[in-house]
Amino acid sequence: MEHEITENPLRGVEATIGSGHYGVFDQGAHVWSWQPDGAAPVLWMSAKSWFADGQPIRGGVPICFPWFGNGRAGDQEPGHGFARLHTWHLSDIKDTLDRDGRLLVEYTLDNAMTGQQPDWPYRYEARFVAKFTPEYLGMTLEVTNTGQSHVPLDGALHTYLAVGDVRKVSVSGLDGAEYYDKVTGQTETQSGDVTITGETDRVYRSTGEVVLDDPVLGRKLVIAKSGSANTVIWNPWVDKSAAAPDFGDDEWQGMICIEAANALADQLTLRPGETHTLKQRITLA
Ligand SMILES: O=P(O)(O)OC[C@H]1O[C@@H](O)[C@H](O)[C@@H](O)[C@@H]1O
Repeated sequence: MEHEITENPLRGVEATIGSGHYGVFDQGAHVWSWQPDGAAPVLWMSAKSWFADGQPIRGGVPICFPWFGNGRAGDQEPGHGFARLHTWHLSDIKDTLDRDGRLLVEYTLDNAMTGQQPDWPYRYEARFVAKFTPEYLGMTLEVTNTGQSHVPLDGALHTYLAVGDVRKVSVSGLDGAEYYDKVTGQTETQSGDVTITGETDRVYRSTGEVVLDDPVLGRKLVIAKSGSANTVIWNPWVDKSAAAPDFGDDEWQGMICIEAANALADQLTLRPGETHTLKQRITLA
């Protein structure tokens, strides 16, 4: 049992472990598969995703960096930052699949690789580590300001999770949290568990873990994080998915995004030499 470098549909690292599977693409350092042996896929991927240079991948875990959405002021392009559209450098692989079913894949990105970025003209080094294990998927994004000026930083690990039926799931851990509702433009306070009954696009102020309860697949996922002021919950529902060319019309029923983010008013500022570390860990309970 050993990892492989695969090219189809994009270059990346893959491993098969019994009936399970791990996968990450070099483009965007994009984790797209975590399926422990004996379990159903945990990450959701759209059957309609583009797999092409410069196009975002729909599903898995897009890394939104160095901004979330269109940034704090809403005017930065491309949406969710440029890092997901670039090929990252595959800098390390630690393969202990035979011993303990673990695979660690490290990628790096910096300003020399991403070139002139008018909306973010800073010097940086980013390092992303995906740790695939039979028990959990761990993801760490470290960003260092290698220049002399202060650097504004937001972004997200934009995790798409596979669910049996999004209308039946609940997300606990956000009771009492304030959120900005991107659908209505209002700020609200969560009461009880989050359930999905229509288009949902919310930026919660929350640093804690959440639990996704999926009665249809009969499983719970614990989603823990650190270095993140916001949890984003997103489901496009009927009209948004029908309007998106890289989203199957009915695919919204089988997914929910639970993202570890720093966004909007919770944008960070990195001093020269400072590093910020954003982590998310998904555990099958
Ligand atoms: O289609 P994209 O750019 O991948 O973004 C998907 C969604 O990502 C979510 O994180 C945002 O809150 C939504 O507003 C957005 O629609």
